[in-house]
Amino acid sequence: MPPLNFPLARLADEVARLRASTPLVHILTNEVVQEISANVLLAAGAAPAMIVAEAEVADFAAMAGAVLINVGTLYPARYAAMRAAVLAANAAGVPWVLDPVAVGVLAYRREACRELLQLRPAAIRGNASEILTLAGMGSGGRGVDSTDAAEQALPAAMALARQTGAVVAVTGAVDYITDGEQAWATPWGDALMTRVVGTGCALSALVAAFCAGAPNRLDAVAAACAMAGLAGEQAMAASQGPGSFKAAWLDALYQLAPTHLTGQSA
Ligand SMILES: Nc1ncnc2c1ncn2[C@@H]1O[C@H](COP(=O)(O)OP(=O)(O)OP(=O)(O)O)[C@@H](O)[C@H]1O
Ligand SMILES: Cc1ncsc1CCO
Ligand SMILES: [Mg+2]
Repeated sequence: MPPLNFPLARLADEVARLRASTPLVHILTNEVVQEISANVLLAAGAAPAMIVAEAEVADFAAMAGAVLINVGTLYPARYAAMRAAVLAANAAGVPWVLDPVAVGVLAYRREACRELLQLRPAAIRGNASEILTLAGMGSGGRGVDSTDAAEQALPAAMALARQTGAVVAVTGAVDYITDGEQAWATPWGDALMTRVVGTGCALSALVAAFCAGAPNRLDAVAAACAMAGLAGEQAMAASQGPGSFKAAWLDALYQLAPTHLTGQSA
């Protein structure tokens, strides 16, 4: 049986939880998407902070609600800081999320991601080529983009979840979210999202935000994917192209209300 769509009533509960807790999210991400990642979290109802110095990351990771590690523009000093942040997060019981940008394309980040996987991420969010690579079932992608469809990567996502204990989200036209046993689908979104840099990276930041204090991590990660996709559809209707889409996406994330969701059908 194909995965069921994530119920909007559960999304409403998760959005209400996020807005009530406004989690502090420690973001170590690539240089390209810093601004959109911070704005997506602020619009959705979380509190982002980009603390990157190796001397500071351990202290900050321990006081955050969740940590995001995104290897999009990885280099040795950044990687050292990421490892320190992850070790501190684990010691403090803070969940951390991996975004394995372009892991199928370059050996340096592939080795880094292999090491990071040993440090037990709470969640992994990637496009299909990235998830296939991490699961050892392919090595593809073109730069930061996927050359595979998310449907094809669902078995890989399930295997990766079982191997690592992480909840895995593989995104594309439909997103799939799995803990290795169960899976949700979030079919919302628009292809225009692939023409704005950082929609996936910002979604990973949102995954981290929902993972903070989550009573159910599978639902938390699915809620992030559903929220990004639903807001993306609403933004598409209100925009003329990538530039106005970005502003409309932030507006739609901000306006997405639990009460609207429960009135909608899945
Ligand atoms: N064809 C599509 N139709 C609808 N939504 C899409 C489509 N492709 C991607 N999306 C949505 O776009 C967002 C980003 O997913 P994508 O898989 O493109 O991430 P990514 O490749 O890691 O992006 P980036 O690295 O540029 O940040 C998700 O919300 C996803 O659901
Ligand atoms: C374009 C780009 N290059 C490295 S990271 C990144 C952001 C999208 O993943
Ligand atoms: Mg990506």
